[in-house]
Amino acid sequence: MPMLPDWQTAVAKVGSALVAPDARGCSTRYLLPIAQWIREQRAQGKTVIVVSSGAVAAGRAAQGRMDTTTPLTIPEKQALAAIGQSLLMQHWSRLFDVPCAQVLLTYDDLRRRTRFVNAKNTLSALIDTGALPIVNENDTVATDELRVGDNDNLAAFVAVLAEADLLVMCSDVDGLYDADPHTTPNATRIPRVNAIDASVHALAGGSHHAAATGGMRTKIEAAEKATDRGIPTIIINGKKRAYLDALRNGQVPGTLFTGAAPAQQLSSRKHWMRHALPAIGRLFVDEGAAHALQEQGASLLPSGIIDVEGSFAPGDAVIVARRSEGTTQPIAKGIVQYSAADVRAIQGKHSTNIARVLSTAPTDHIIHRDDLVLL
Ligand SMILES: Nc1ncnc2c1ncn2[C@@H]1O[C@H](COP(=O)(O)OP(=O)(O)O)[C@@H](O)[C@H]1O
Ligand SMILES: N[C@@H](CCC(=O)OP(=O)(O)O)C(=O)O
Repeated sequence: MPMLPDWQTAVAKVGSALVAPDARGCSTRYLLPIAQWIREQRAQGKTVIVVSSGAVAAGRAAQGRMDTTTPLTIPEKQALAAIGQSLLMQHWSRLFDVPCAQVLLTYDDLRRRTRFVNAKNTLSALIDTGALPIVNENDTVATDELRVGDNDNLAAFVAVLAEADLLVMCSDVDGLYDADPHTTPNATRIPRVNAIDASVHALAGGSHHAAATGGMRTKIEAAEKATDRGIPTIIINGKKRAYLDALRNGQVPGTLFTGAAPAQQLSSRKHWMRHALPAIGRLFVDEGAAHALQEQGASLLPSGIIDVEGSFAPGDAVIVARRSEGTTQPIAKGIVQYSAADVRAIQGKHSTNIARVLSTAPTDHIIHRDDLVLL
């Protein structure tokens, strides 16, 4: 069994499968032992932030909307989340003697740098008061453009916000398997993952649970976000007390995703650029430009651009994709200095021609290397 890395601040994500195991509203069945573990960690001077799902499940139970086979419309889901969120908070509050503080976030709070920093400061001030932060997505206002969409990814963002050194995802499964154990009974658990690549993403499937959102797929995305910042991530079965006992003994009973080594970790800004900032266009580049970005850490110049997709303004983020012999491959994400129309006018041209074509040339590059993160 892998050893649990030393930690001081952990984000513990608790999925709907544990909060509402029978899709019938909040239950203490699995939360009591988890709360006990959190109390012990706090007593040892550690900080724990909870990211809890279950608002929709709690709202369903309160409204008698138990038929999980009929899909809810988005406004119905938002209304049930509004009803269920207060029940969810009451439920958690009963398990602790310290105040439980409700923190509701949307994607907008994460993608806008100023709001991100504001959320970070609030969380830090909250922790200083000794309260237990219980975070959920603000489902009531979250339309598609505003939502993270699942609490696994939200938990990873919160771990980055809080500068945590551990992300614990408590689910109803023993960890990452080489196939979904609910459909492949002889699947094998993978105790440790040192690098999350396409082959790891390919193992993960969706959820079989009516109240859950992402299944294993979003857990791997979350682990990638957290480990990119050097935050080790574990998936454990929160239904099994023995798993919490193993954690107490410094062991990881599920799957440990090791945090990237310091040299591979993304800076806070580059992490935000890669994982939170939405890309609203694409720049297609030739082999030479792709090589310069990937191997030489160069800025992107107009001469290497062969095509432009989308409508963006200076300051927006775009994906840079290599195009060669009919195939395209995303290689980087970056913040552009010129609008889409201007890039179209100067693509393929030497930087010295920018001023002649556009009558102005604020920079000789389209994306500066400091504003570029490799994918
Ligand atoms: N490769 C895999 N390994 C483990 N579980 C998987 C895998 N692929 C899909 N799953 C499913 O993911 C589920 C856990 O995710 P989910 O139901 O969303 O729970 P939670 O509410 O804890 O987020 C498991 O119960 C399992 O059915
Ligand atoms: N925000 C939603 C939960 C979304 C979610 O990701 O659920 P889960 O897959 O159980 O972690 C709610 O509180 O119902």
